[in-house]
Amino acid sequence: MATDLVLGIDSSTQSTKAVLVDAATGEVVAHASAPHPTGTAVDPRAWLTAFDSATDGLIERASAISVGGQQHGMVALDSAGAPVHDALLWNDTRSAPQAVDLVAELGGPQQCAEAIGSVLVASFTSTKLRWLRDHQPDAAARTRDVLLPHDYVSRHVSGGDVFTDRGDASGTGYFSTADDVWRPDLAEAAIGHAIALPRIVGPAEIAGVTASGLVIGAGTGDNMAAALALDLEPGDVVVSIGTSGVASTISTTRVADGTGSVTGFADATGNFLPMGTTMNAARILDLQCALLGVDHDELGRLALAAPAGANGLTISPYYAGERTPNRPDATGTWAGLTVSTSREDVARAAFEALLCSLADAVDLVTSMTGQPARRILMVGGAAQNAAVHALAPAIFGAPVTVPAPGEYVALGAARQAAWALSGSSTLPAWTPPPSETYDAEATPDVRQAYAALRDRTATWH
Ligand SMILES: Nc1ncnc2c1ncn2[C@@H]1O[C@H](COP(=O)(O)OP(=O)(O)O)[C@@H](O)[C@H]1O
Ligand SMILES: O=C(CO)[C@@H](O)[C@H](O)COP(=O)(O)O
Repeated sequence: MATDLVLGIDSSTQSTKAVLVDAATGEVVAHASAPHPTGTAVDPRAWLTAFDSATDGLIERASAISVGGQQHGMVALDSAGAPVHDALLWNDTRSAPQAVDLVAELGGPQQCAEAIGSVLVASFTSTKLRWLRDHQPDAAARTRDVLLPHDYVSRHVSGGDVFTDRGDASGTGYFSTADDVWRPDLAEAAIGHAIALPRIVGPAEIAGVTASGLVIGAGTGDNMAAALALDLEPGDVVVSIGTSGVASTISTTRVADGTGSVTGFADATGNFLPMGTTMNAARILDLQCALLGVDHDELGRLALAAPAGANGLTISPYYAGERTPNRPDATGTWAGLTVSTSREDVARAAFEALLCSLADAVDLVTSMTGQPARRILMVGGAAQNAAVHALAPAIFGAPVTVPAPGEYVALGAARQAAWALSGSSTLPAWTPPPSETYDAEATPDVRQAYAALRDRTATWH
């Protein structure tokens, strides 16, 4: 008898990815993707067009679907369900002053972390709502529902029902990770009037069934979905290199880091997902490719032809502002250029900057949980680069395991859909993806040079 197929979606910063998966085994039988507009403020209806394009020919074959999506983005809708403003994404820093105001109103960073699990920075939805109130009061006044990107796509699938899950809700700034409930008072304080919030659906619950019989799972944030796909064990750290750079780990206890370095999100099961997130990751390499006029493979070849330390060239890669550390107005800095600096050095310095910033994030997360990394798994678009494989273990000072190329956010969403479809209390047992582990001699000098530039530039912004 043919088994059910389930569809997993990753509505990420740069594109929508769809994977059609055998619900019993986790085997991917088909996949597709469609690009998103660039920019940090985007008409969210473009994500629905991308969804329709990526799922065309796949959704008809699925028995269930779940949507994973970029975290935090503000989708503010009027009473007719139309956006009142472009969605402000997680990497839009215009609401940095509002983040400072909201943290102060909550009584300071530690009180903020106690209330919502994290210290607010410009990425969080509530800061964007406050920005809307302050800068677009008419649009704010017309706002009735506020959704996250994944909720907005799920609403499209369901035909109008609005629901979310605890994982993505924990990135809004108005969800209590201690009590697992919305804090509507905080949402109201942010935008200035009461708003409707999506129903929170349990991890394995069926959120809805479409007229054609398609079962819809809760969906979740992209990082929570990736964690579902990777069968993490305590002490495993996932490093994701997409538009954002993320180090995350599963914790059975709640995290409330008053320093703001680690965000204490909920995960998509019943646990927690402490995370260190950078705003500059794969695009550090994209920029270097554009500057050197090469593709990613050639950039990797050039980088591996230069020595560790790139002959003294060091980059502080905060091109789009930064969040870890919290420097929303930062720009990038190159230091150590000489008349002998080569194309190889320029390529090498980009990989080293990317990996040093991620190594900082890994250290922050492991020091917060008190659990050294048992394994470091690496996923995301840039995790497939040969130079990342060669240089990550040297810069992290630990082996790095790279699962076979795949869309792990979409796969995690598919696993959630299969879970909802199964009616079981446990996630379906899927065969873990094959993976390759890379090791190298540590290069602590590279991290020291990076840290020196990072700390030196901290006072410039
Ligand atoms: N082989 C590669 N080497 C380096 N970067 C890559 C490679 N393949 C893709 N990328 C980059 O990865 C990014 C896309 O990764 P992805 O995880 O899909 O991002 P997101 O989830 O944020 O949309 C793009 O910036 C792309 O240029
Ligand atoms: O803001 C965060 C996490 O807090 C980002 O990780 C977003 O969730 C976007 O993810 P990518 O599109 O870079 O995968």
